[in-house]
Amino acid sequence: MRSSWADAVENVATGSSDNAGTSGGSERPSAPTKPAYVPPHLRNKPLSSEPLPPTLGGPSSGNDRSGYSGPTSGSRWIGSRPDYGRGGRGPGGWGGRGGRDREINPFGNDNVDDDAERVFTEQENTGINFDAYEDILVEVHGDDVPPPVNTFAEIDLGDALNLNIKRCKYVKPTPVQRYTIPISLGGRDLMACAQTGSGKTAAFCFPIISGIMKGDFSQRPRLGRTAFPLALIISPTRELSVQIHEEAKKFSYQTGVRVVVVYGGAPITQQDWRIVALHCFEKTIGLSINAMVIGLIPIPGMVLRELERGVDILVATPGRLVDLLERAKVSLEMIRYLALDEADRMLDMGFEPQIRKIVQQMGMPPPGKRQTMLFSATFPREIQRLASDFLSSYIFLTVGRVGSSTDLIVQRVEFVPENDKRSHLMDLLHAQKENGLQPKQALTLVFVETKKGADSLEHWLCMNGFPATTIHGDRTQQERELALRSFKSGRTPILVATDVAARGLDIPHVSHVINFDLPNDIDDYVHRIGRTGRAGKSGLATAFFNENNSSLAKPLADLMLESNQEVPEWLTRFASRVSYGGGGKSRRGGGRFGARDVRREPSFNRGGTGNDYYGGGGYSGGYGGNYGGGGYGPGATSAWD
Ligand SMILES: Nc1ncnc2c1ncn2[C@@H]1O[C@H](COP(=O)(O)OP(=O)(O)OP(=O)(O)O)[C@@H](O)[C@H]1O
Repeated sequence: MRSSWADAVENVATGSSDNAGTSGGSERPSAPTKPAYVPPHLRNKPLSSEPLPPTLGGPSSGNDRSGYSGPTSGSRWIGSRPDYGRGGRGPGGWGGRGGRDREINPFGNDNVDDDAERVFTEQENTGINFDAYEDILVEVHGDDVPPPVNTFAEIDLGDALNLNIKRCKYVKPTPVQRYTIPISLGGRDLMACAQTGSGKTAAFCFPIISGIMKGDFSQRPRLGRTAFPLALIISPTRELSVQIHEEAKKFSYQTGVRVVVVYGGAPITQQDWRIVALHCFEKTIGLSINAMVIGLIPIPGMVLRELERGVDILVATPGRLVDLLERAKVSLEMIRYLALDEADRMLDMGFEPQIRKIVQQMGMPPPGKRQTMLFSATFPREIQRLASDFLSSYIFLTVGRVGSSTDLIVQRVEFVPENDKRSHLMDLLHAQKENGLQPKQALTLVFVETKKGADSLEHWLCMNGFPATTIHGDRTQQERELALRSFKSGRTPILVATDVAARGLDIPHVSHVINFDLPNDIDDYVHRIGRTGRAGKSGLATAFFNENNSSLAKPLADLMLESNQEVPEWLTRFASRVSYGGGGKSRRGGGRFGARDVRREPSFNRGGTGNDYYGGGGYSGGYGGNYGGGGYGPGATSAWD
């Protein structure tokens, strides 16, 4: 068992599809050399002797144009819109109240234009295997659906945004982007369901940024210290909000569109510290990740000041947003775009009241007056019903899994009694170590059920020679972000996490996701394993299953079958013994894994507007041929819907 797993990890990390690897890893390796013990409270802390980075300050750091030597230095302060940089107030109020901001180049490369050109001429991309997209199944429902595009050039997103897309090395749109961007640019509401790691963030950011760049929002009020954003992006966790903010900042670089993030976990005045990571120009001069230095720069009151200076796109977690709305720091009156990332999570029992309050009771323009986009990899039907309250004449889109027969995520389920989990984990990690993979190339994410369990497992791993860190709800935001950075950098190549890290996080080089404790809900499983195998790359997911997970047996076996995975016989037996959904918390209500548009179900009633939606305006089947109405045909995997 161990040897085949180890081979799989190696294959995953090397990108090899040859599974007939060696069996050399079957022997338990010699004991690891233990590093010096570091008490938990000191782990992940930056060394006090480590230098703080020199010039990566926040907005108040002043004008250092002279330090910028790239070819676009002349326009560094100047957005693509004529009013930007001329003392006039752009949509977000750049240069409005608080003096001029310095826009940091998020691409970390001064020769951005050269680089962008090179990307276009060399057809380089970030590693997505676009051939795998050719036969992907796409289903679209709704009236007058705008046709999909094949290239970014076919869409008029605006020059500045197009340049940033090149800088990101995105050569062509992913399937979800091909469909959703024209739909959103056409002003339509959207509920989109696409596999994990398929580029949904850009799919909702591009139309928002482009719309703000091109729109005339000169009527935006200026009221004391209240911010009037034009777009609101809500996500369930702080880490995900931070990640979306980072992405949106990249996409909106030099467009004049201002993006601000607010999230909970500490008083707003303490959200204002920044982790600044010095990558020591890793790529340029080939230094290993050990050269990374992490420093903290506290910048008191920065977020509130940023809000006061004006914001076009506000990225927020729900709790913090409600707080700011109640304190009149933010008004939603001018919202033109609303995006809910991980929309099913945002509308499940935990968040629904807050989301309803934000969307329906705090002055936001109603559906039809704003454009609403809901995105997730999973969309249980009862959540779709709730969501339809927020939408107007929407288009429903599902984009199937990349590659219907090649499996990007190899899923394994192993029967491991509760008491054996730690030793089994140790075996897996030793086998992985045996393969000699560089830590940064083989990050391992271990999901556990409880916060205490996470701390205790992290401690135990560290004691046994496996540098690990942890993310869960009891850690401070600062600790969580440091842990994430430390994991991403490979300094601690094992991250033990609760479900807080299950959704949305885009961490390169996660080659293995281990469900040490399986979740109760199959959707959560889908999101968890989706932390690997992202953007067309392959990955491995191992689950420890025992009697405590009986209720998951059936949905798990079904999911694996639909994803063309090998289902162990014992799991099939378990599945047949346990009635589907019995005792489990499946929100799918016994349905198939594919998210179907609930409006197609006879029971769906939206006050008379529902049935006319299907007058033949939509596409069905996309590239993979038609499959009408009955869910997914054989071989058409839908694990990611
Ligand atoms: N057109 C593109 N070409 C190349 N890479 C892309 C493209 N669009 C997105 N990516 C990259 O794909 C990766 C995954 O994107 P993203 O995080 O948006 O996925 P997601 O669909 O939101 O996943 P999840 O469901 O887990 O939240 C990112 O690293 C992103 O930079």
